[in-house]
Amino acid sequence: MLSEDQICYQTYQETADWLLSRTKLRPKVAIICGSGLGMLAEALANQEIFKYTDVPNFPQSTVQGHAGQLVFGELEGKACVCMQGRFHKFEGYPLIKVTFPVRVFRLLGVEVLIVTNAAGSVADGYNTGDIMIIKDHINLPGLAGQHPLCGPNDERFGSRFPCMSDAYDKSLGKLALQISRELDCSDYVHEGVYCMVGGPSFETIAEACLLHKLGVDAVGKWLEFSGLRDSLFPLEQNRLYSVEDDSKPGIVD
Ligand SMILES: O=P(O)(O)O[C@@H]1C[C@H](O)[C@@H](CO)O1
Ligand SMILES: Nc1nc2[nH]cnc2c(=O)[nH]1
Repeated sequence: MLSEDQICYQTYQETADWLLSRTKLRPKVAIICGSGLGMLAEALANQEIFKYTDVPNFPQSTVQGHAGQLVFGELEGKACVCMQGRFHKFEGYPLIKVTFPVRVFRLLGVEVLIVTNAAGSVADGYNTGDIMIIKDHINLPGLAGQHPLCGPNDERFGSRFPCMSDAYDKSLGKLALQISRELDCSDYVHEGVYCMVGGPSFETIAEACLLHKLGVDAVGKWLEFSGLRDSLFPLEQNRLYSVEDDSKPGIVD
């Protein structure tokens, strides 16, 4: 297994080339399936499955219930790739390995990344089993320097200082809400702010109260793409938003 400082552009490329040489599918959409959501991949037609143990340089799933495989296939005729099982810092992986698949997806040609995971709610009015569409996040370890982009920056994956003020695609969020209404399940679907933590312990009551006061709606483990926004969607310009009124962000730079 490669050590953290051996991972470079060629490592991601080697993994992407290995996959591209074994499937004719060229997915534009990737879905990362979190705990309890591995069955999302079962919706894919014409499946081609690659176990993480066979994919060069890929980390291995150690968490119960995470199958540990990449499932390529078609959803409504569109090529798609699903990760059945994601990686967590609490498993002992450095963040560069937790986020490894996102850069491989980029080199496969993926343009849309959907990340799903299990989380706990600290918001009023949420119930067990509800779905929250993330509109923004607080990367608590990231604010303290636990960040996958620490270290030398490779501009081929994005800028040194990526803008995160529009990290989540608003049109996809709207579409998901609209579909939940059409399916008559909008009572169980919310839009909110996610806070990522390292784990593995869940938060104390005091920590949950703190997160609630900070405007957090749900809390869970690290999301792979956080900070790697540019890796998937290179930005043409850097924008910074005023955070005084989050409903109407104003460009300040
Ligand atoms: O959905 P994810 O992968 O974040 O699930 C994590 C790992 C554990 O199965 C569960 C409890 O923390 O959440
Ligand atoms: N409360 C809570 N529930 C979770 N489910 C998955 N991760 C978490 C977490 O960090 N906190």
